[in-house]
Amino acid sequence: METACAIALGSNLGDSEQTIETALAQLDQIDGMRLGLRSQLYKTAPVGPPQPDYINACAIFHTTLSPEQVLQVLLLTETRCGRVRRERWGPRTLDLDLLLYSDRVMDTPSLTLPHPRMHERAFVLMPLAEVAPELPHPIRQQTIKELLMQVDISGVYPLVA
Ligand SMILES: Nc1ncnc2c1ncn2[C@@H]1O[C@H](COP(=O)(O)OP(=O)(O)OP(=O)(O)O)[C@@H](O)[C@H]1O
Ligand SMILES: Nc1nc2c(c(=O)[nH]1)N=C(CO)CN2
Repeated sequence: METACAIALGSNLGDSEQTIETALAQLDQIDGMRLGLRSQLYKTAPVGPPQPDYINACAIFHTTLSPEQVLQVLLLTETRCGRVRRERWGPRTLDLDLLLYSDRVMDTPSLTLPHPRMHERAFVLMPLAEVAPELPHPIRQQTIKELLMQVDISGVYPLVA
C-alpha cells in the first residue's frame, strides 16, 4: 500500500539547482519511493542567520516505506549529494525535510510530523501549495493554501530560466 508524503528540498551552497534536480531523481530511484507531482524551483531569501539566497522546491512522493525509513532515505540522499556541515539554520548543499506523511502525527527524538516549522515558512508553503494546495495540515486543521495566506511571501520568487 502506497502512502503520500510531502518533502521539502533546499540548497544554498554549490550548484543548488542541479543539486535539487539530482536529489529528486535519486529519491525516485529508491525502492519504495515514487515521485509524484513536484513544484518548480523557487529563489528564496534566507531565513535565519545572514547567508546566500536559497533554491527551494517541494515534491509529493508515493511510498511503501515507513516515516522512519523515509527519513533515513532523506538523510542518505543529503549525504550522497555532498552535505557536510551541521550548523543549525546555516548554509547547506542540500536540506531535505519530511513535511507530511499522510495525516500522521508523531513526535520522537528523531522525527516530528508534521515538520514543526512548516506552517510558518513561506519557502515551504509556496512550493507545496503549487503541488498540493488542498492538502490538510493534520494539527492546524487548515489546508496548505490557507496556511500560505497567513505568511509573508515577499522574498519567495519562482525561478525562471
Ligand atoms: N520532519 C522531519 N524532517 C526532517 N528531519 C527531521 C524531522 N523531524 C525531526 N528531524 C530531525 O532533524 C534532523 C535534521 O536537522 P537539521 O540540521 O537538518 O535541521 P535544520 O534543517 O538545520 O533545521 P530545520 O529542521 O528547521 O529545517 C534530522 O537528523 C532528523 O532526525
Ligand atoms: N529561504 C530559506 N531559508 C532557510 C532554509 C531554506 O530552505 N530556505 N533552510 C534553513 C534551515 O532549515 C534556514 N533558512
